[in-house]
Amino acid sequence: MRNLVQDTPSAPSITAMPDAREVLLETRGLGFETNGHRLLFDVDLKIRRGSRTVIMGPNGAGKSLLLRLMHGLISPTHGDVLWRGHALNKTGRKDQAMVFQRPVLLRRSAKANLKFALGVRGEKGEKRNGLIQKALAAAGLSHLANRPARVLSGGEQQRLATVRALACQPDILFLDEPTASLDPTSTAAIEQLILEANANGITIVLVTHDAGQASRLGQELIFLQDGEIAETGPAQRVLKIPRSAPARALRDGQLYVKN
Ligand SMILES: Nc1ncnc2c1ncn2[C@@H]1O[C@H](COP(=O)(O)OP(=O)(O)OP(=O)(O)O)[C@@H](O)[C@H]1O
Repeated sequence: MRNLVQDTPSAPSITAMPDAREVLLETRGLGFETNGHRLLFDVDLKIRRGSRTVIMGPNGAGKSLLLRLMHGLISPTHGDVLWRGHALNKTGRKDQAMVFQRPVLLRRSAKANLKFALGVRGEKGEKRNGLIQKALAAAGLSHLANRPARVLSGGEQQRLATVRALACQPDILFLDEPTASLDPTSTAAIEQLILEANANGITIVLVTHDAGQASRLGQELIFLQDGEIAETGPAQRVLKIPRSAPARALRDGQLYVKN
């Protein structure tokens, strides 16, 4: 691990919550290389059950890549992703869900998108119908249940994608800039869904460029720069009093130039 600023410098890895709760996900020496280029280096972190972790950093820092590696969408070229202490596999991935910046929705109605996702989880009949109604209501989309998902507005689509992910009752929800193109009202609605999900025990890992959102949602913050963790710590501290030069540069709206 290089140039890492931590609140607890002696710790071998960051801990999303400083208590004894179960470590849901751990990365050890995680890295990714392609065509001779190393894009992610030596990422060691622990995400504890019930925590909310925010990942920040400039464009191209490797935030989405890290999220996709943690979710098993791509395989690391270096190191490991452990889920509940074991190598992440297909079974472990069923307990995880991810919401992307551009929602990936089926060419079906809003309701049918939920029906399909719940069907994959093995939900059927009345129970499934109940869960669909609940999810539509949570997203404020009950009146648009039969509208094709792909003609919904950006904010409506993102709310649908979020409740669809949550309807599957994942243990962890990864969100990659879920409100990047949304207005303040839609952003607030998504943040509310995230906080409610977390209050119900779902662990949150979120990538954002929005310091306000990081402050509202984050407990722990990971700051990435050039594929490396530059700094980790409690979100409020890292946002207000960053210790690493890259995080300071971002706070001050300056371009970070490596010496
Ligand atoms: N599967 C891949 N194969 C090759 N290169 C990749 C892959 N995934 C990411 N990259 C490259 O890795 C770098 C980091 O990409 P990533 O999308 O993780 O950045 P980011 O921090 O999320 O940036 P942004 O804030 O712009 O979304 C980029 O240069 C990108 O082109």
